Amino acid sequence: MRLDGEIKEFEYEEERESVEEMNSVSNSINLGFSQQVVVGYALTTKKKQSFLQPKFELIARDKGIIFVPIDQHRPLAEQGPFDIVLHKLLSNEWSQLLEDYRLKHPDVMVLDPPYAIQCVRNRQSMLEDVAALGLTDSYGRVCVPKQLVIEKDPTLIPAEVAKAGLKLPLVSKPLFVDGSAKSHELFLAYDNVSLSNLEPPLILQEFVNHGGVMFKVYVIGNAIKVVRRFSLPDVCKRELSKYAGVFQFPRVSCAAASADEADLEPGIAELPPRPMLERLVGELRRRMGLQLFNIDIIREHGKRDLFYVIDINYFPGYGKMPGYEHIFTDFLVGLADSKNQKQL
Ligand SMILES: O=P(O)(O)O[C@@H]1[C@@H](OP(=O)(O)O)[C@H](OP(=O)(O)O)[C@H](O)[C@H](OP(=O)(O)O)[C@H]1OP(=O)(O)O
Ligand SMILES: Nc1ncnc2c1ncn2[C@@H]1O[C@H](COP(=O)(O)OP(=O)(O)O)[C@@H](O)[C@H]1O
Ligand SMILES: [Mg+2]
Ligand SMILES: [Mg+2]
Repeated sequence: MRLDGEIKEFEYEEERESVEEMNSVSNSINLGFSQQVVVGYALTTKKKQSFLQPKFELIARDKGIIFVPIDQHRPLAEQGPFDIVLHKLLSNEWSQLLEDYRLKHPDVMVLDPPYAIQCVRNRQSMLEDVAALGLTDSYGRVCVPKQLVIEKDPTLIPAEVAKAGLKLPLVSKPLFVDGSAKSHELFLAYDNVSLSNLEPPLILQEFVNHGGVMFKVYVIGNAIKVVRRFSLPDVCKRELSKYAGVFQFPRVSCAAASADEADLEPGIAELPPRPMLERLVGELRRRMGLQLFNIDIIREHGKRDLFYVIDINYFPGYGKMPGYEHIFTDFLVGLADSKNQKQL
């Protein structure tokens, strides 16, 4: 099967990237650069490895950007000085330190502000802006699955599910996202009674059949890049009546294998319409105050225009986003330029 429009778009982007790469190297040789931008980073070792790849550092350096590690155990004001701070360390102490620093140093761009990130550390609040937005236009409709928060007593879950009218199967997700493996332990529940085996605090979300493919919409400021990933297969009525219990499932969507090259049914694989995504992302950036995030979106199987946002992640795995090195570099250059303009 050929997904003509989309595959061409990907090929075109790849071609353009290699040309840009050569241009950027020759620019640095011929022209040099006019400004130096110091980007402090506070990232876990794993994140540093996946994000600060040598190719990215080189491309950024060609544009005058240097990356400097932040020592989280030393006062931030004694380090740098930084133009921009990138961070993803999830302890509350760090968030507080960084928030204090941000308020005292308004000239430093902290990406993103710790207070704004709080909203995506809770799986209920992360989807509130999407629900409030209620995006419907000629390109499609974007909803969130029906869901319920269980704070404490697991024995009450079956009754609460019945009261809320949630339909099986349900996905159970830990309420809080703290970067731990446990916060990504998800379960699929086939019956009501077994739900009391789950461990609150959690959210229960209606499972939406989506043909086993999901879309990761990566956002870096104004830039949007969509990739396909494999996801959970559909659950049919027969399967639902045959099985009971809660089953943990693996982290299918963050597997390195992308579904972009797979031979998929067009109705399942077609990317969400670009104008709809641009509107969604624009609104979410404004409402959440975030520049660095991705959105997990699924299309209800058989409904071309009906989409669900199921997850939003702060500073996701950009290393897996094709072409992130140039896109992120351009983003940092743009931030530095806007800072310089303000200072003029
Ligand atoms: O490690 P990676 O590259 O798989 O990135 C993870 C993301 O994968 P993705 O880019 O969406 O495929 C991942 O996205 P998902 O939640 O799996 O959709 C998270 O953002 C994860 O961060 P955290 O554990 O929630 O703090 C991200 O983990 P960190 O790299 O931030 O530790
Ligand atoms: N409501 C849902 N309907 C169908 N599949 C879902 C739903 N919620 C999650 N999934 C599947 O589970 C995966 C992980 O869920 P997600 O909410 O993205 O958690 P995580 O933060 O661990 O990635 C998704 O990528 C998707 O494959
Ligand atoms: Mg996810
Ligand atoms: Mg997530």
